[in-house]
Amino acid sequence: MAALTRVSGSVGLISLLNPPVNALSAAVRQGIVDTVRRAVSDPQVKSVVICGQNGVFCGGADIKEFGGHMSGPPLVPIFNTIEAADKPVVAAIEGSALGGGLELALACHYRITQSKARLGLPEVSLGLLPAAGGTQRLPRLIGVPAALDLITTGRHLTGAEALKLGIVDQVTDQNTVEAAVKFALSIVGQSLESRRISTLPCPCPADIDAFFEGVMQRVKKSAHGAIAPVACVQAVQAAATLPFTQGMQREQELMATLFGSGQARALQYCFFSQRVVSKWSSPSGSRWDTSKPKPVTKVGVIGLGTMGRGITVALALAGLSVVAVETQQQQMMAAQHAVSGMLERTARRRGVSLVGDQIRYSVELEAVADVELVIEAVFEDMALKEKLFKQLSTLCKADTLLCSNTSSLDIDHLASQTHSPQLVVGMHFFAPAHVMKLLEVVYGPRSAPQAVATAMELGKRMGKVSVAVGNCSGFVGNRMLMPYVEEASFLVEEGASPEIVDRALEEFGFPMGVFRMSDLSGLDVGWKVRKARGLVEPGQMSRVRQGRRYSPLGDLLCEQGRFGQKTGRGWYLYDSAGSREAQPDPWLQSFLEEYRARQGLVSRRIDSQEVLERCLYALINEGFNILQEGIAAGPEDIDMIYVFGYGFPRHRGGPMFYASQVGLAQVLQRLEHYQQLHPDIPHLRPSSLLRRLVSSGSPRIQRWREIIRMPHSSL
Ligand SMILES: CCCCCCC/C=C/C(=O)SCCNC(=O)CCNC(=O)[C@H](O)C(C)(C)COP(=O)(O)OP(=O)(O)OC[C@H]1O[C@@H](n2cnc3c(N)ncnc32)[C@H](O)[C@@H]1OP(=O)(O)O
Repeated sequence: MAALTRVSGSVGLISLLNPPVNALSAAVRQGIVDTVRRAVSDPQVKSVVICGQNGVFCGGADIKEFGGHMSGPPLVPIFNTIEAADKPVVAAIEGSALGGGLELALACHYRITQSKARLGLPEVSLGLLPAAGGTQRLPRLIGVPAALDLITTGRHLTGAEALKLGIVDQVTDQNTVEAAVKFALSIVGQSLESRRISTLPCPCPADIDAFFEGVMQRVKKSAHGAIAPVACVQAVQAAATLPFTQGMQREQELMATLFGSGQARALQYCFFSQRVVSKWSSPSGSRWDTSKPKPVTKVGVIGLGTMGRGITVALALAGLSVVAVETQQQQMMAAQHAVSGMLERTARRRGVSLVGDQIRYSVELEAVADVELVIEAVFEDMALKEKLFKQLSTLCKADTLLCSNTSSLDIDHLASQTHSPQLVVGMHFFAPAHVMKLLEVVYGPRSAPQAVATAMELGKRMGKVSVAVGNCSGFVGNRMLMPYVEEASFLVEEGASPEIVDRALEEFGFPMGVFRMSDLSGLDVGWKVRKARGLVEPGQMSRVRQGRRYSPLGDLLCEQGRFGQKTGRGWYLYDSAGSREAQPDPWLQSFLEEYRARQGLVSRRIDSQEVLERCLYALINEGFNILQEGIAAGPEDIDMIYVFGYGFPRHRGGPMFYASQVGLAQVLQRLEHYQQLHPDIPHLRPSSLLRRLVSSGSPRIQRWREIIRMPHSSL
C-alpha cells in the first residue's frame, strides 16, 4: 500500500498505492508509517520524495472507512513525524492532492506540483474539517484569509493557482516525480527549520476579533444551517490565536463533534450518491457499463429564450461546437448579444479561456442538418414541439439524437412524431442552465441505450450531475414538487401566511421557501401548467377540482396580474418590478382573510413542525411512488435531483435520505395522521412502497433498491 525504493543513489521514493485515488486507507497509513521509518533510518537515504502511483498523489482519507470502525494508525502523528524528520521530504503532486492528501503534502518540507493538478481541502463538503493539521498548517503557510476561503468552501485549486498562493514551491509541466527527485537531491544538507510549517507564526489580519466576527456572520448566512463551515472558521481562529499544539487540540475537538453528526453522514451519502447516479440503469435492462455513448462534437440548440441561451453557453464552455437557432431575426440578435456576455462572465469567473467561433447563429432550422445532437428549447407548447420534432426528423442526419428540454411534456409522444423514436430523449436543464448542476435525462420505453448514454455523457462534459429517469408527467423533480407546492397553498388557506411557511423551510435549510421561490420563477409558470391540465376556472373559488382538493389561491393572484418579482407583487410585495427584496404584503393579508371568510375556513395557528411535515412528507411520499413505478432507479437518483436542482439542503442528504434519518415508520405515521385530517388530499395517502419498507423493518437506504425489486403482492 506504500512502497519505498531508492532512486538516484540517495533519494528514498515513497509511492502510495491504493487505486484509483490512493485514498489514505488503514493499509496506506500503515504503509506510510513503515516506509517513512525505514527511509529516515537508512543512512544511504539523504532526502525523501513522496508521490502517488498511477498519476494521482492522494485523494485524502478513505471516505469508505468513515462509516465503520476506524482502525490503523491515525494521520496526525504520521504527519507530525514526517514534518519532524531531519531529512528533507518533498511531496511530488500529480493528479490530485485533496483533503488528507494535501495535509500530507503540507507536512512535507517542500511541495512540487504538476500545473494541472487539483489541490484543495474539500472536507467541508463531507461535513468535516481538515483534521489532520490542515486547519492549523494552511493558515500558517498562506495567511488566515486565503486559508479560510479554501477551508470553508472546499474549492479546488490548480497547481498554478496553488503556486500563486504560496501553497507549493514549484510547478512543472514535465515529469513531476523526476522534478521532485532532482529537487530533493539539490537540497540535501540545507536547514529545515523554516520548512516546518507548524513552527511558523500565523500571519493574521490586524483586528483579528472583528475579522473573525465578520467572517463568522458571512459563513453562517451562506451555510443555511450546515455546521461544518462554522467549525472550519472556529478551527482557523484557533490557528490564528493559539500555539500549534493547542490549535491541533481544538481541531480534534471540533472534528469529533462533526464526525458523529447526521450532517456528515448526509454529506458523505451525497458524495457516494453523486457517483451512484452516474452508473445508471433503466427498467428495460440498459445500463451505463454496456451502453457506449456516441461521440458528439457539434450540437444544435433550437429556441434561444432563457433556457436555450444557458444551454448554448454550457455547451460552448464544454468545448462543443454549437449551432444556435432562433427563427426571429431580432430575437436571435438579442440572444447572440446575451450569450456573448454570459460566456465572457462565466469564463472569467471560472478562469478558463474561450475558444472563438464556437457558436454559429442562424434563423434557419436547416442549419442543424449536420449536427450529431439537437437540443430543443422552444416554448412549453406540445403542438409547437410536435411540429418541430417532425421537421427535425426529416432534415437531420438519420442518426442524429433529438433531445427536448421540456420540463414536463411527454417524451414518448414527441418521439412518436419522428422516424426514429429510439433516438429521442429528454434533456431537462434547470435555470440558469449554464450554472445549475442538474440534468434530468429522460428516457422513454423506446429510447436506445446509446441515446441515454450519449445524453448522460454530454451532461458530464458540461460538468452536470446527470440523472437518468423514466418518462412521466413532470419527470422526477417537478412531479415531486407539485404536492410540496400544493401543501404550502393548503397551509395558507388553513391559516398560515407565506412568511410562516417560507421561514420554516428556510430554517430547515432551503435557500428560499416555496413562496419566495414561486415569486422568483414567476407565478404565471405554474398557472400555465394548471391551465393546460384543465384545472383553472377563471374567477372561480371552488376548492375541489377533478375530484380532489384544489387551492385556487395562485390562480386568483395571477388573475390580479400578480406574477411575482417581475411584476413587483406576488405572494410578497417588492419595491419595484424586478426587485428581489420580499416584504410581507398587507394587501395579501386582507385578501387571505376575505378568501378564508368566503370559503368558511376558520384560520388556525400553524407551526413550523406542521409546515415541514406536510410539505416535506408530501414530497417524500411522491418520491416513494416514483421509486415504486421505476421512474427513478433508486433513492440516490431522487436525492441528487433535489440537492442539485431544487435547493434541498445538501447537509440533509436529499428528501429520501432525510426520510430515512427521520425514520420511515415516523414518516408513515405522520402521513397517516394528516391523511385522516385531510382525506381529500390524495398525495397525503401513504405510498405502498413506504408501507412495504416499514413492514420490512425500515432497512438502510442502501438496501431500498433490493426491496423495490423484490416481487410483492399489491394487495
Ligand atoms: C477521524 C478520522 C478521520 C481523520 C480524517 C482527517 C482529515 C481528512 C479528511 C479527508 O481527507 S476526507 C476526504 C477528502 N477528499 C475528498 O473529498 C476527495 C474526494 N474525491 C474526489 O473529489 C474525486 O474522487 C477525485 C479525487 C478528484 C477524482 O475524481 P475522478 O472524477 O477522477 O474520480 P471519481 O469518480 O470521483 O472517483 C473514483 C472512485 O474513487 C472513489 N473515491 C474518490 N475519492 C475517495 C476517497 N477519498 N475515499 C474513498 N473513495 C474515494 C470514488 O468513490 C470512486 O469510486 P467508484 O464510484 O468508482 O466506486
